[in-house]
Parts: sequence; C-alpha cells; structure tokens
Amino acid sequence: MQFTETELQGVWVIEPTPMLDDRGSFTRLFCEKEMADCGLATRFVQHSRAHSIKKGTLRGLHYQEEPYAEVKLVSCVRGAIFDVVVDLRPNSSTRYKWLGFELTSENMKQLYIPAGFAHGLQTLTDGTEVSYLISQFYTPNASTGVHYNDPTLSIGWPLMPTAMSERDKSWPLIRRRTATAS
Ligand SMILES: Cc1cn([C@H]2C[C@H](O)[C@@H](COP(=O)(O)OP(=O)(O)O[C@H]3O[C@@H](C)C(=O)[C@@H](O)[C@H]3O)O2)c(=O)[nH]c1=O
Repeated sequence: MQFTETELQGVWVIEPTPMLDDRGSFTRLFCEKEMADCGLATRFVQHSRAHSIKKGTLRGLHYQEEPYAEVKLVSCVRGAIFDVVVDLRPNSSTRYKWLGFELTSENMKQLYIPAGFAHGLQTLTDGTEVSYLISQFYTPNASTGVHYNDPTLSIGWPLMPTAMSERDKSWPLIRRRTATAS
C-alpha cells in the first residue's frame, strides 16, 4: 500500500499494490501496522455501504460534531465517484479549503479523512457503491452538514446534481452558521 498525505494536513490517499498472477490478483486494503506507522487511526467501529442509482447523485457535505467527530476511510467498490473533503478545523491554515479525488473500483484508491473535515461525493457512473469505515458510532443528533454549493467553498462538482436528499439541499451556508454561532 502506498500512503500519500495531501496538501490538506491529515488527509491521505491510500493506493493499493495489487499482486498479480495467472488467476487474477490479491490486494491488501487495510493494514493496522502500516496505518499506525503513518500516524493514522486504526480503530473503526462501523463499516457502511451506500448504493446510488444515478450518475450525478450528490451526497454531503457531512460531519459529526464533537465529541462524535469521525475519521472515515472511503472507497468506491463499484463504479466511480468524485470524493470531496472540506477542512473545517477552526485553527487550520487551510480552513475552508477543499480537495476532490476520483475514487473508482478500478483504481481502488481510499481516502482517509480525519476528524474536523466535512465529506461529500458525487457519483460519476450509474449504480455506484461506496464503502465507509467509520471511527465513531452514528449519532443522528451530532450529524450535521454544510451546503454543497456554499460560495465560501466554491467546490467544482463535475456534474449537475441529479439526485440529492432534502436534508442535503437545505444545509445552511457557512456564513449564516458562523453568524448564528457568534
Ligand atoms: C450515515 C448513516 C445513516 N444512517 C441512516 C439514516 C437515514 O435513515 C439513512 C440515510 O442517511 P443519510 O441520508 O445521512 O445518508 P448519506 O447521505 O449517504 O450519508 C453519508 O454521506 C456521506 C457524504 C458521508 O460522509 C457518510 O458518512 C454519510 O454521512 O441511513 C444510519 O443508520 N447510519 C449511518 O451511519
């Protein structure tokens, strides 16, 4: 496995190293030791999977408030997605910066997202399946979000959204959220 930290400190791309032979391949997707050697979390308490029917489906941008903030290890096991992380850490020099990565069943890349980030994705194919390893239990009362089209972020989504939850359409803008908090 190849671990590469991105320009957002704490966000890593993990690329597999398939071992090929006449039968096909064998690919390690998780290694506690290799993760720990990079200083990454290794304890995940839930493994979830999301199926999206249509290309262009948009989910996010989600996170859980402290003390339920999650680390996520995301991969696309069928089809392809544009996977987005947004730095929301109050004291970060890259606060409100975002990055997008193409994760596909072919490239088997995984995105490691630390606590303090919002996460979202858009499907690039029909019939997409996304896998999440998550470090915290799902806590609906702590579960919140940021609007996918927030002008503070200006995320370059690749497609017009074709399907979204009502909840995701109605997340507040960062500016409104900050004003309410202060
Ligand atoms: C996220 C989640 C949802 N649910 C339930 C709540 C609801 O009835 C149904 C669908 O939930 P949502 O609409 O929140 O699903 P979705 O919009 O796919 O939420 C996911 O979005 C991406 C971007 C993430 O980063 C994930 O962590 C997760 O938040 O599943 C759980 O039971 N456990 C979970 O961990």
